Amino acid sequence: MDSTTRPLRSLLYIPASKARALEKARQLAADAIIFDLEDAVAPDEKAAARALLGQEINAGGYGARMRIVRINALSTEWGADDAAAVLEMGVDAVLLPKVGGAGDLDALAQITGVLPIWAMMETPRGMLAAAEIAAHPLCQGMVMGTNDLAKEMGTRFRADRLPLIPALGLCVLAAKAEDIAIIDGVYNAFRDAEGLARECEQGCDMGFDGKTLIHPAQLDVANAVFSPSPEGIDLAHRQIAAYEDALAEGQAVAVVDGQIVENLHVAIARKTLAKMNAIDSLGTE
Ligand SMILES: CC(C)(COP(=O)(O)OP(=O)(O)OC[C@H]1O[C@@H](n2cnc3c(N)ncnc32)[C@H](O)[C@@H]1OP(=O)(O)O)[C@@H](O)C(=O)NCCC(=O)NCCSC(=O)C[C@H](O)C(=O)O
Ligand SMILES: [Mg+2]
Repeated sequence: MDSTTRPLRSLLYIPASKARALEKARQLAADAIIFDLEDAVAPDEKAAARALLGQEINAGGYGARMRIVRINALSTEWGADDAAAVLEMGVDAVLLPKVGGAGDLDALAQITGVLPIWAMMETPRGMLAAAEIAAHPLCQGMVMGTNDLAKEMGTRFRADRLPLIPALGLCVLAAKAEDIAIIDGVYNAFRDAEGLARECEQGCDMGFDGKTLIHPAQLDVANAVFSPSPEGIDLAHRQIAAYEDALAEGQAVAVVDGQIVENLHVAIARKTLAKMNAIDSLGTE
């Protein structure tokens, strides 16, 4: 999964039990939807939510948005039935919560076959197994579960997420080593746009492809922060042009804005432009 071909700036969780939200999502500017059967659905509602979700996905209308279903863990009474149902829904991927190792993905694949799997990274054991989880042949992406992780680690809340930084960085490394998607956790205070923007900037700086969200009001912020900026696009064009001029003169190094530009910088610049094209083409599908 590559952000130059499929933007993953905003992944909106939708409780599968909420008919109004499932309907509304067909019009929202989310790059992906995570239809949630796990924590957002009360135990007594699980079976009804699973049935409703099947009907809604079957009805279609979600356009180019990637469709991912988060099931309950296979250790719960609902997990196996969720997995079997997802296989019939024709979605893009299944998201497995509380993954502790590659064996959990093997167990899911016994039910879901070759359907791509995304892994919730939200337990200490999962952190220590991040490399083997990312390397699983069916693993297409990882999603940070920062609420569960903070709970399991016994961290105190800090706006700068200092206690979680090693785990966030570890998962970014594991995902990048396998060239799979890596998505940051949710920002709980869904009416605090400034706080969300700060956390999106931090995630973007760290290498995350996008952020998971819990409310439509968070979409614009995440989409803006995880899109290339106009300045970044302008710089990319100028770096490519300067480097091509340098090559024509037999040089392998150009200078733009007082900084060197080598082939790796040009590769980054081309990636920035490709990502922008992919975002632009979302609107035309
Ligand atoms: C947080 C909410 C409970 C707030 O709901 P509500 O009070 O109804 O919000 P609003 O009245 O402001 O809603 C306005 C309209 O937007 C629609 N809506 C709300 N949320 C969503 C959504 N997620 N997707 C689509 N549409 C949504 C409402 O229906 C209103 O529509 P309209 O009637 O037309 O005005 C609620 O936002 C919510 O339930 N959010 C999702 C919570 C969730 O999914 N939680 C689980 C995922 S996070 C997680 O599990 C963490 C992770 O595992 C970890 O460990 O960190
Ligand atoms: Mg969780």
